[in-house]
Amino acid sequence: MSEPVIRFRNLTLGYDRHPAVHHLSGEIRPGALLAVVGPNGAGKSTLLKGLVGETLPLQGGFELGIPADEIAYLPQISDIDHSFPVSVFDMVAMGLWRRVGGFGGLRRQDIERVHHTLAKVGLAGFEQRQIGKLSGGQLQRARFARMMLQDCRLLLLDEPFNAIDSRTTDDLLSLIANWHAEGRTVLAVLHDLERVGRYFPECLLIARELIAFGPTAEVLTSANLARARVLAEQFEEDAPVCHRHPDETPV
Ligand SMILES: Nc1ncnc2c1ncn2[C@@H]1O[C@H](COP(=O)(O)OP(=O)(O)OP(=O)(O)O)[C@@H](O)[C@H]1O
Repeated sequence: MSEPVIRFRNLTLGYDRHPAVHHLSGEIRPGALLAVVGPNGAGKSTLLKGLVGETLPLQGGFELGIPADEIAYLPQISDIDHSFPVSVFDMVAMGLWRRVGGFGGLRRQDIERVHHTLAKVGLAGFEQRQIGKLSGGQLQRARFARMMLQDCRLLLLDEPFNAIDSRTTDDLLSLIANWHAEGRTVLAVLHDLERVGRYFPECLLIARELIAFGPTAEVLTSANLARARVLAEQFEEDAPVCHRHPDETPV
């Protein structure tokens, strides 16, 4: 059995000492295509932020089975200011940064790769367009193209289809399927459970704490969803850190 990509060990994440994700334990295997679902405020975005070090554990932690620079993270599109003046080509080419370096020039084959990737996401001809002048769907295509060039083994996507038209969503879903076929590990925060059931074989259901983790059909049962809803109604924004033994909530 290969080494897990992520091993959560009683992980509690939060803000100003108020936990948003409680006592998460479990392992994500390499090559998993996993949807992270749960009610509003369940801690889904916080979990992804924790994995990239934007939020530090209040308790417990996690171990990565891959180098930290093998993680590509796509925050919610609304969390990012896309008004700065940069062309689609330059923004997407930033995906090569890990290999080219901050000040390295692009070689001819790098430039060709950027063009090729833009064509793959349906943005051929948009190279010189300022990113602030793209539609929401076009911008998300460009962000996916940058991620393709990052060429990482673990991909974290936070609500990638939020406010995205259905044609773009279908195209982005096939890019995700390609990543999965290439053996990469994909974690995506999603709200549309019908889509999760159709495209994501595994699912992590949280409502601040773990509700269920495993094959999607076994996770998205009406009993589990009802439990998540009940817990969501009880969310306390200023709850103190609780103390629970790490072994109490194994996945
Ligand atoms: N920067 C922050 N500072 C303080 N509290 C925060 C911050 N970001 C999130 N929270 C709180 O942490 C909890 C979990 O938020 P999070 O955004 O992770 O949930 P979510 O499951 O992604 O929700 P949604 O589906 O609504 O996007 C919420 O109570 C939220 O108010």
